[in-house]
Amino acid sequence: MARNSNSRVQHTDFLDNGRTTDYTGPGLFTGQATGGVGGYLLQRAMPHLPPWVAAAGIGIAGGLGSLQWAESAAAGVGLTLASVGLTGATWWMGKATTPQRRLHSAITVAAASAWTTAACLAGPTAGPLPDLYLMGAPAVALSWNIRMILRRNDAPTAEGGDKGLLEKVGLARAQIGNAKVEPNRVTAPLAVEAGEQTNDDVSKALGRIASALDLPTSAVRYQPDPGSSRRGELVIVPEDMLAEAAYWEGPSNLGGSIADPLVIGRYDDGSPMFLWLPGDPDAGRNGTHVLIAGGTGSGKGETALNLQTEILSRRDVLLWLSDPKMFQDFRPLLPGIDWAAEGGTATEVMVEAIQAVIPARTRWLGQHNYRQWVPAAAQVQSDPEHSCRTDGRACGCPGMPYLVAWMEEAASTLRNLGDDAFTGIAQEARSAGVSLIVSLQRPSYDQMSTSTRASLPSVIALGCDPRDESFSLPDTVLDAGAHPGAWGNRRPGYCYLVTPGIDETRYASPGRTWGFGPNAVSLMEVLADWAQRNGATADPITAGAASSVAGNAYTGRPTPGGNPAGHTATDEDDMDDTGYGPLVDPEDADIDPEAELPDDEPGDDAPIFGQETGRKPSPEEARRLFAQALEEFERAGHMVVGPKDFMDWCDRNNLSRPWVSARLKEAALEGRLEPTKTTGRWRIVPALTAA
Ligand SMILES: Nc1ncnc2c1ncn2[C@@H]1O[C@H](COP(=O)(O)OP(=O)(O)OP(=O)(O)O)[C@@H](O)[C@H]1O
Repeated sequence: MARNSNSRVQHTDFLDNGRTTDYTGPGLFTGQATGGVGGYLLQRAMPHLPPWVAAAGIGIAGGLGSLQWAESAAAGVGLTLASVGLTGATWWMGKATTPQRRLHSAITVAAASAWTTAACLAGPTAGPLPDLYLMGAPAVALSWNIRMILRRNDAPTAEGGDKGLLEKVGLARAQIGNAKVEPNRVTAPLAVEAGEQTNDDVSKALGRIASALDLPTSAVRYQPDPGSSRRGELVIVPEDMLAEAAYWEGPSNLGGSIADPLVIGRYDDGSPMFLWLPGDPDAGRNGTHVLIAGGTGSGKGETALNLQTEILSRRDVLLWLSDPKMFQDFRPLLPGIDWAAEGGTATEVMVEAIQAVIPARTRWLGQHNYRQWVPAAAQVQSDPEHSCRTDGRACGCPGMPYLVAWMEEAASTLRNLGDDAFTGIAQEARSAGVSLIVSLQRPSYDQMSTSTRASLPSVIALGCDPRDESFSLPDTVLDAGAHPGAWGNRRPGYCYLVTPGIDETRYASPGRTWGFGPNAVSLMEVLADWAQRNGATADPITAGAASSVAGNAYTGRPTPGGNPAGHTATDEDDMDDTGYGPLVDPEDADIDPEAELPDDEPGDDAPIFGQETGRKPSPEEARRLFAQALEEFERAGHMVVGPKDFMDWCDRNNLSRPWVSARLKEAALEGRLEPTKTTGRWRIVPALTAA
């Protein structure tokens, strides 16, 4: 809109929630120098002159017409037809406008054309024509002036305003009901024309509505009525209340249960963003798994901190975390985490352990008469209703905390695991009191298959590439106006939350997680310390099942003052202890682990480096060394192995990769190893720890 400071008036927009905004009318004199009182008055009068000019024009037309057609019968017919035609056309063309404007226009045209016809035929001064002109023309011109003044000074009626807006966005025939106006939110029932348009048409028009109102796309949403294909509610939130970051000030419910809602931020109306992980049989809500999806820089790391700090602040939950990024974001929280696995192999072990604990936990819950995990399951079992004894007395078994298994940057883990395996784990986990949380660096179908995506019912959808929106959010939520692609990484922490327990009308409402500024580190350390001292410890069933698979790799949460990291690491120190090196040395990153070693015939190898004996071990000796190697791996908690883990060992002992592959298969037949879901990877069956 061109700005003309001289013709600025103020008006109140119904959708502006009472805010007064500047309106700049179309200035006929834009750029023209008009000084003094005369200039000012002329300027104010100009918009009202056109009806008067038209009235004068009609008088002149009547006079000139009489010179040409006075007393002509043919002209009489022609002029009458033209007059009726013009009036009819005015009425017809006024269909789209308000009824008053239509009537006013038609009366004006009818009166003007009738007088002109009469003046042309009889002369403008004949009979009552001059009086009619002198009284009628100013009256009609004035009526238009009054109309214009009223339009400018009055706030547009809701109906008029809505109609104009709806017309602009292609929903001219839609009916809009009484709008409910709350602070920073207008909610209006809307119904599109029966048989002509559907709720889809409204969804498609949301961008245009936002544009017509000069608002961001995410400010306009539509919630279709589930019982109708043409009715719903239009929600407009004019001001972005999330623009100013708000920072984490500590957990929302320290010492509460994991069954209480976790608060991960706030919605754009200031209300808290709740997320429930366990199901609630009373509320008819299932437990859930969560996908945290967002592009680089969208605020995934801090969203994870929001969720992890909430989890760690609850008394009856264990957190297992796997992170390939050396716990870059989560280090202050490590002391409170029950099992933290860093890197590929440690994650493989954790995934194997999760698969083992799920059936064990489900069995325990069943034996104690729980259909799903509830907070009472985490207490000592003193209720005879939940006893595993057959004599009807309370069993006193230790309680089983809820378990959250978190896979950070999980794309490759999920790929290795395969769709069927992941879908199976996800399905069974819910009845075992286990929630999986998966975060993805790039939320897209090339990172995660459709069926794996479908196994994660909840999503925290942060800003992403517009092409990836349909990966993050269900179509219904996108249709309702959610648009994470509009944020990209320009709005860190902005997110949509789709999860059971939240009113579906909220799904398309943006929220923002709390920011974790530098001050948050010390607060997180205090929280981790609290969790270490007061948080749940693993129950014998979960710990037993995990150790039976992971051996030493699962130690449970470190005790206060004990190993501060308490995690399965593949860092240099651990490598030195084991003597087997890391999963992949940085300088070996390019080596294809599947490639053949130089030679595989015992006795033929020339030592490459560090070869003490310079000779090939005898077959018995080699087998003994191999068994020792497996034991060392187990001792170090390196519970999933494959030929590539033996490369250095092969070098040192003058043995080849195919020889190792053959021994691995042999060990699997002997029961020392178990195949995993990944080809060429074997899980060590713990022999050192009691299963
Ligand atoms: N809710 C929030 N409020 C304010 N600032 C935030 C919020 N979330 C994240 N940020 C800021 O945005 C930036 C990016 O956040 P973060 O590192 O969490 O993104 P990311 O998605 O994990 O990025 P990457 O994938 O590159 O690690 C950081 O500077 C962070 O402090």
